[in-house]
Amino acid sequence: RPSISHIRGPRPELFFGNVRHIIKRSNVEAMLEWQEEFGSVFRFQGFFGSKKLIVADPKALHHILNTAAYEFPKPGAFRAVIRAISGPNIVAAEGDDHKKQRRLMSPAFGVRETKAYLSIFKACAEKVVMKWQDAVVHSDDQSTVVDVHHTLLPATLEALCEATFDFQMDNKRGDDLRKLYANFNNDAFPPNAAILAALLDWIPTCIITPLLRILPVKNVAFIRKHRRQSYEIAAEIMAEKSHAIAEGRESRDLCSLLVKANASEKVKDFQLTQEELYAQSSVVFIAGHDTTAGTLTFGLWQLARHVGVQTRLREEVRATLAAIRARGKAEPSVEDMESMPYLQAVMKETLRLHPAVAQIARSAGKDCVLPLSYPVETASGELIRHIAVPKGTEIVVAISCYNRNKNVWGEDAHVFRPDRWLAEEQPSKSKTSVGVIGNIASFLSGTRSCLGWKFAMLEMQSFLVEIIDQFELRATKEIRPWGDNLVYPLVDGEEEKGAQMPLRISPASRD
Ligand code: HEM
Repeated sequence: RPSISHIRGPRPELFFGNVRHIIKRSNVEAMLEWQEEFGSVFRFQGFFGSKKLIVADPKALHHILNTAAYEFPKPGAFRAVIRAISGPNIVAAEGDDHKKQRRLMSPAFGVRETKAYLSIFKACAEKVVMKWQDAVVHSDDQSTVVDVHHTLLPATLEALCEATFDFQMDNKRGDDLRKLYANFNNDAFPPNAAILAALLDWIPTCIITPLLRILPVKNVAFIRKHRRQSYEIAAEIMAEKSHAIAEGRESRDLCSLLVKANASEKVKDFQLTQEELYAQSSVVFIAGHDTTAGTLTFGLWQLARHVGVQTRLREEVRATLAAIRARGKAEPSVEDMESMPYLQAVMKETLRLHPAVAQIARSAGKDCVLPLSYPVETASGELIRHIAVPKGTEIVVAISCYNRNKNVWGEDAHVFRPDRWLAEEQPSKSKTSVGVIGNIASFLSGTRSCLGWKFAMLEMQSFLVEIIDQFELRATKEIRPWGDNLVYPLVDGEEEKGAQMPLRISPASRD
């Protein structure tokens, strides 16, 4: 069977492979261009000849993420970096360890729990609206430019903390968290961090953890600070929750459920340690707000660039809000959100084009054969439907490439077109299921799919409804999605300023 050495890929430079290209070009953009050239599976070369298989084919992804998920663990270096950021948490765990952590955390992300957060999401979205209304009032001509990413980050952090940790942010703890996450992506993974990541391929995993504890590099120092501070905050919250539970004061937030579940007799064989409990909170602080803020930011950007879509969405939202008021209700329910097909379509199209996590590293735990939905052409011109992958091969689950794979989504895969979701047939032409919603891979798929996807969907819908009802948005500058794993928006020519999304806002007319 043809193996990974037969697979085509971009021409590598001596020593540097393709690494310098992704640093110059932006990893997200480079990967999408290579997919156009080489197909849904191609080869990437790291430093000194190390090779990775980039995978964006539905059947291959289904095999890696669903059929044989635990046979494709995350590479040791990747897990060491996650542990350095947030400790021994669910995202860094493998095998039985992962199963037990997921089992304990899942109940906190059920439908009932998520629905209960709706009023928190609405209140946090209203604060964003008030902030922007204030900015507009103080502008000269009823319109002003705001960095929407800069406002949405603390707002989604607040929503997360209230919903999953049940604490308010108007105190020192809130200030500390806001400061820690003000520019998280850029602080932890600045554009040049790809060099360090490529070097890690060559360092034995057992050395990486001690190395990350001492390495005098700015972003690594921030990673250490994140773990320390997020642990301190998690420890405080967990102590408060344990105290409340002991006094019989029940609460259904993630933290209380986790503390309670972990103390239960039923789980005595797979109880989490104190550190593992802090580590779950630490990783949820990141996973639960940066992702939704980023997706919303890119969604607002697309609406700002597609005025027709924006107007149509506003009409649907306002008609629904009017119907809700006519029923004598003050705010939309989950069912009201679901009753807006265009809102759902805009959300899915945003998630498809702008996955907050562009790619995830895996490695083949044993020799295997990956099936393909769409044949790829080898270096010798042969069309193949299976690839033999030797044990130890590093595989990149290319979420952003799969979400724009023309075989799956059609020739206009790169175009923002929410209408594709309104057709009778599903827009995905692939019969293989990848992902938890609409065959989009943004929340991943299978055993390790995002636990917070329902939470995220409801939160993002709440924010969109409030914002689009009140404001008209227009794009101002050229934006480039940046990042290896977590994607953030950079303004072309202002990359050194870090993540930003300047949009012009003005009150939406009520005529
Ligand atoms: C648009 C928003 C979001 C996106 C695109 C997203 C995407 C993802 C992806 C791709 C993964 C897999 C990561 C990996 O295996 O390395 C993941 C895992 C996870 N996400 Fe999300 N996420 C979002 C929002 C959230 C929210 C709001 C929460 C919590 C409140 C959350 C909690 C988690 C957790 C706990 C995991 C680990 C699951 C596991 O390993 O079993 N996510 N998410």
